[in-house]
Amino acid sequence: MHFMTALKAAWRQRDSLLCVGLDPDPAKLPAHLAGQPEAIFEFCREIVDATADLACCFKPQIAYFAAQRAEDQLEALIEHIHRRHPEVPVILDAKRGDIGSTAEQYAIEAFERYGADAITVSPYMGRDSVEPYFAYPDKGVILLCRTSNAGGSDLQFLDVGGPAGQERLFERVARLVAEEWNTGGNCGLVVGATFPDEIARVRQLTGDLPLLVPGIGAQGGDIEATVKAGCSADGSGLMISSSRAILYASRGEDFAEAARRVATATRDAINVHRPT
Ligand SMILES: O=C(O)c1cc(=O)[nH]c(=O)n1[C@@H]1O[C@H](COP(=O)(O)O)[C@@H](O)[C@H]1O
Repeated sequence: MHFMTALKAAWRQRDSLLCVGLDPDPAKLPAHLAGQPEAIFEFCREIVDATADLACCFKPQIAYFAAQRAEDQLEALIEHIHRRHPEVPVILDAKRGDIGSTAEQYAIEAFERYGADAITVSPYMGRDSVEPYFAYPDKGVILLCRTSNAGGSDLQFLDVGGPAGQERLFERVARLVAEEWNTGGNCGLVVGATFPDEIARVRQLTGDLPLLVPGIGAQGGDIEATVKAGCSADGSGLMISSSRAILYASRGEDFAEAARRVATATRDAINVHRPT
């Protein structure tokens, strides 16, 4: 199934714009799991099973697995999500960006090795660096636009000129992706919840393009401002991502129930502000 079809179905069926981020930090795992051979998989599996009915997508961050030589556990986790929760698409957060021949290998890694439904990609090496991902017509390609970190402004706020004589780099990215790169209808953009004004600007520039919005929870982004700035006309259009606030709600044996409580509260706090 096309990533966008699956995402739209998940938005609707689950009545949720919440993306559950899977960033398993070994220093923060519950004590009873620490040191076990498959601890990363077991931790993430319990989180996934406890939150799947609340989430429009899952977003595992590849560095947390690769740093621990746990790529096999990432493969098993994505396989588990597809088997047990086939209606919830998986975005592999890898933020890749390289010349076309290397990007081909990254695309094979994301879509064939891991079986992800979508990947996060940096747009800054240009169209030919993104094309290998577009060769997979059913897969989503989510491009960095206005990231959640303060240093994102160093480059993303630079004035690059443009049709009106003034345009910031993230605006150019938004326009380029919406108007030129999204011919297959499989693009999305990353815009941080920490910058609601820019979410509104990106929404204005891109119609109903799906936006992946990290930065609520641990990074302090405002849910109400995010939803009001970013929802598309039909009240969806957002994958509002939270990782640490959900994953580490409890470090005890009740971590999955605690994660479910926070995920439920977050989904509900988002829904309160969606246009009806
Ligand atoms: O692409 C992302 O998901 C992402 C983009 C961005 O601008 N900022 C950002 O924090 N992220 C990711 O979101 C996750 C952090 O989420 P929290 O733990 O909820 O703050 C990490 O996996 C980051 O890599």
